[in-house]
Amino acid sequence: MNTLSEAYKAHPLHLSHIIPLDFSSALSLPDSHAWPHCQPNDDASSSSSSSSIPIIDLMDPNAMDLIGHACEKWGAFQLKNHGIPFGVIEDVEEEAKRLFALPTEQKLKALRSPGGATGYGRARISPFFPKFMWHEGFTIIGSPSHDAKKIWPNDYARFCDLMENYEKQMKVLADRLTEMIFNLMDISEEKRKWVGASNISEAVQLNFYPSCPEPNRAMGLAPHTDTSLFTILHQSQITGLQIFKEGKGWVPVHPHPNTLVVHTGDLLHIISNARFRCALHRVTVNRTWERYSVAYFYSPPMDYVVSPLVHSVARFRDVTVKEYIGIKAKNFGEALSFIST
Ligand SMILES: C=C1C[C@]23C[C@H]1CC[C@H]2[C@@]12CCC[C@@](C)(C(=O)O1)[C@H]2[C@@H]3C(=O)O
Ligand SMILES: O=C(O)CCC(=O)C(=O)O
Ligand SMILES: [Fe+2]
Repeated sequence: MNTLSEAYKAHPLHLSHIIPLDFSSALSLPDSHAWPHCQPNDDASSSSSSSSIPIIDLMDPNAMDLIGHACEKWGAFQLKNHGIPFGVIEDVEEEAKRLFALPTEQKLKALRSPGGATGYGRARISPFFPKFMWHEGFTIIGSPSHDAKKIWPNDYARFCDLMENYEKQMKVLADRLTEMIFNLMDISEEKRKWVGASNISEAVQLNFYPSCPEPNRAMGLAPHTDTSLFTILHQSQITGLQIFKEGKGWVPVHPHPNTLVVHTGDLLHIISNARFRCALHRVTVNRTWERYSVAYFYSPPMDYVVSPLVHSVARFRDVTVKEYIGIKAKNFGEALSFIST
């Protein structure tokens, strides 16, 4: 039993919010996928050359302070010299391509169940939006073998080995980032005992954004914040990810080779008593290129009590990770205001 999956059981989705469109046969944009007034490609990007999300070198002696500053200002940064071998990331991207290139009926064999959390399907946040996204996902929590076996009965081992290795390597990096961030906040030994433990909550999400006949009316992934402490993201070399910055609008996060994107999630926003922002982000699509990304979501154990650890006046009440996941699953964008004091 995996408790992160358990937390989602109480919030089943209707099948229409799980089964993706068959994009391979979509020659035009169906009304169900046409977003009014969204013009996602007409953003702050083109106009402003001034500032974009910082690129931080993990080997830089000042990395800790730079990360703190980026989390305060943007809720995100790009990370180079992160220690994850290039081949490990490349292999996972190849596996994602191999998976999403399969015929629809093959992928549907691993369709997420209504009360389930893992497998193939639309983004979990679909029910909160009036239109569907130009996106397919594959969620891994715990061992991927149960779902991978349904797709490749005789040939699932390579996929599983690569995904499990990726997750293991991401965890090492995430533990290291957590130590740095907790040092910045002067968090006590008592409150950080879980860092490095094996019972943390983690998930891997493979994302696929097919090329789109009408990219200006479509949405790859709708605006959201992540339900994690933080998220480490690999994006293929195609622009599409954007972060919302007050006063600036949607700022593109352009891909750089060998560089990972880190997003502050809701849980770090709470623990830092809103010192670190959790950035609203979204993904646009384009007419020519398919885009892939691999997100690693990292959170404390499910029974860990999340509460502002640096404060004079706490801005949020205490919740366990599990409770917060439930609140978010039910209330999405209102979740943080539900626990505001
Ligand atoms: C561990 C997680 C984190 C999840 C839910 C669950 C598994 C899949 C993740 C995503 C991945 C795609 C965006 C998102 C918003 C979604 O729809 O599914 C994410 C969500 C969250 O950050 O809340
Ligand atoms: O595809 C991307 O660049 C972002 C994906 C994302 O935001 C997510 O999986 O939560
Ligand atoms: Fe996200």
